[in-house]
Amino acid sequence: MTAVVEATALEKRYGETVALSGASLSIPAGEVFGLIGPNGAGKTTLVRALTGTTEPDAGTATVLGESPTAIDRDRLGVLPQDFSPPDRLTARELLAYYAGLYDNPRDPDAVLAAVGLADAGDTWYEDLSGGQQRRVCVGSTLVNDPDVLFLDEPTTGIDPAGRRTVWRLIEELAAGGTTVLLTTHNMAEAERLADRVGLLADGSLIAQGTPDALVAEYGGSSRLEIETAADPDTLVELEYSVERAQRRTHTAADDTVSSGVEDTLVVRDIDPAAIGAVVDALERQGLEYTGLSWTEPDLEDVYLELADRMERERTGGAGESGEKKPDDETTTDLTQTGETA
Ligand SMILES: Nc1ncnc2c1ncn2[C@@H]1O[C@H](COP(=O)(O)OP(=O)(O)OP(=O)(O)O)[C@@H](O)[C@H]1O
Repeated sequence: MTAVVEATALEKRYGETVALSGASLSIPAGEVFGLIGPNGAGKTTLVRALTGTTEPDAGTATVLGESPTAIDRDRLGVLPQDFSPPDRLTARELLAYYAGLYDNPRDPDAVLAAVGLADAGDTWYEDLSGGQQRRVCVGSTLVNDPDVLFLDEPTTGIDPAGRRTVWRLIEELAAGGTTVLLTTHNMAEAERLADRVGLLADGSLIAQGTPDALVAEYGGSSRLEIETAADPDTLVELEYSVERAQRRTHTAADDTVSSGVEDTLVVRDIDPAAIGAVVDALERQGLEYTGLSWTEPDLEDVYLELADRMERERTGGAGESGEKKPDDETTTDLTQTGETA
């Protein structure tokens, strides 16, 4: 199938900083491709190279078979990470302003409804909440009914309900044939929306595949987390290996990792049917615990595993395999991991 978005061996430096180092990807028509990776990995630079707002030093980028600077803008929708629209416009005026830039735009009110802001048309943009503003910005990329959509962190700052509105919108667009490249730090978002995911690290894509394939290859085993300060050796009677790990806690409302770590023991590769035996063992030993949670590996485990491998390659030593992911699928933010990876 012909690629709609294609990057081949893209290189980009800013002075001494290498932003892209041989980034390659190929996105066929109608696919949603999720680009994930640590802060500074080069995601925005790759999006900018693909949308013609930065010139790569080497390599080639094409969209719909054309150079990004030559493509008919009517066919593209681009949401930059730091989009700041003109001041002193209402939400409806703002969408009408962008609609006015195209020959056959969509009705601004229909776009407002699509992003879940049908009632906010008369509100000044500056009076909208941050998440509502971001939804208007997402809407502004849709006024020309684009064939290809680039969304750089589309749901950052949007509350869980609004995020789901945007997710459903992206799903509908994809079902209608729109090709989408989105960047995100939210692994649940990537897992839900993306047909394929690419992990960008140090300017190149180190893994690409369907979420299922990536989880099967890099996700590891299922895991029972026991919130307890107890020593792993006290559970030696179990036939499983038990290790200490640290579990990040975080604030659900704003997607950020927030409040340090809790002591956690992890039992790997355990069938849910065997959890009762673990509970019995804890109680026999008189060990206090505040919670138990069983999880199957997911995209977040893939991210953490690959980030850990990168760290080990870089340092030639131990990575951060003790890091454990947060347990709320709606609030996965890997910024901290990214900065240390
Ligand atoms: N205009 C610029 N001038 C100088 N350095 C830049 C510029 N744009 C990006 N960089 C650097 O290039 C690297 C990649 O940045 P980029 O914004 O592409 O990463 P990212 O993966 O999008 O990060 P984040 O997840 O934080 O948004 C970083 O080290 C960044 O500091």
